[in-house]
Amino acid sequence: MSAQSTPATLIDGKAFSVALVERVGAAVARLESAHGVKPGLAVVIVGEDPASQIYVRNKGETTLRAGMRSDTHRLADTTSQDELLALIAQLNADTGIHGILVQLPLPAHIDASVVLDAISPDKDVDGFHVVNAGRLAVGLPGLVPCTPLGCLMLLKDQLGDLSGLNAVIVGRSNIVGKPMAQLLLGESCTVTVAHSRTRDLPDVCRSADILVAAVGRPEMIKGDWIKPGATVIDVGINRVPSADPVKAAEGKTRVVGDVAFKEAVEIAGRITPVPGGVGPMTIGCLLANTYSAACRINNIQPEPLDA
Ligand SMILES: NC(=O)C1=CN([C@@H]2O[C@H](COP(=O)(O)OP(=O)(O)OC[C@H]3O[C@@H](n4cnc5c(N)ncnc54)[C@H](OP(=O)(O)O)[C@@H]3O)[C@@H](O)[C@H]2O)C=CC1
Ligand SMILES: Nc1nc(=O)c2c([nH]1)NC[C@@H]1CN(c3ccc(C(=O)N[C@@H](CCC(=O)O)C(=O)O)cc3)C=[N+]21
Repeated sequence: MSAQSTPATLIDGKAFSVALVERVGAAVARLESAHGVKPGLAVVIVGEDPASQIYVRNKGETTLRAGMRSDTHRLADTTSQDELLALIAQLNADTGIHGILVQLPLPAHIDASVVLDAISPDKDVDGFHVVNAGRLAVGLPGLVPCTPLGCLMLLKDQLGDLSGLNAVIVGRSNIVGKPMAQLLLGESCTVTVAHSRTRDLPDVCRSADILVAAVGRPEMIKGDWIKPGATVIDVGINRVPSADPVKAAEGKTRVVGDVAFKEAVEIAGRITPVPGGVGPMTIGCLLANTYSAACRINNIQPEPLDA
């Protein structure tokens, strides 16, 4: 397969997210002045996973930047499931809190599905509750998972109408792959969901006009798996040793995606970088979801947040 003459256009998720957070901030200011409602987001983190701590701190800072209330609940990794459920019950009842996010993964002694389904569906800004998953599946309005929602925003901004395009999603998790498939089906794409049992994955990927990689395997998707000119969305966030052997020996790491970026950028038409692509969009969409949850809970029509 021959490379394109020009490298792919980089899709700047970071810049898109900054603008989205500004629009959310402006809508939040108007919600507060017109209706006296200040959206509040509660983030719950159990245990000390360093990567999770970084995301949680970023979320808190960005939430404040958008003019919202931000509460972070840090619980020890010995916290029991009942103690966590008691905190969720308290947050469900708190009228100043409109969004609840329980950071994943949870320690092994806690059943994540029980915890996620204990969150009020109206405050489920992650969109992980079965009620919101069901609403998405049947095309009813509800809260949509942030990462796939952010990917869809980037795709529509880049490509406009997506109808009739072949979309291949690698990964079938409940938090990324499956809701991404539902959203793209909703845009009238022809959707294929690939996973670890898929046969001839490179060939399946080569059929994609839109390729979404959500696998969790560093740089697994190679340049020659990509149809020339395709749009590639790399969801992967993988921490690997630094490229510099001296720094690597000191334990320094870097973040790479699920796509072999250097090869892919020569073949794809457009591609999201890692970092600076999908990751920042997840946080932007979390704030957008918290704003819309605050409106919905108070029976107020939300302002559109589109670009
Ligand atoms: N940017 C962001 O905001 C976010 C990024 N992420 C990142 O996205 C990635 C995926 O996350 P998540 O969906 O939670 O991951 P999961 O581990 O839950 O799911 C991974 C999926 O990839 C599939 N898979 C694994 N290995 C292969 C393989 N060799 N070939 C084909 N398919 C394979 C699995 O298949 P099977 O089902 O058959 O096991 C599974 O469906 C991770 O890197 C994660 O860090 C996640 C959330 C947010
Ligand atoms: N309940 C729950 N909801 C989540 O949405 C959730 C979760 N649990 N657990 C972990 C994953 C991962 N995730 C990311 C969010 C932002 C970036 C992000 O901002 N990334 C930046 C910085 C990356 C870096 O340098 O570390 C970037 O890609 O540019 C990444 C990953 C949300 N997740």
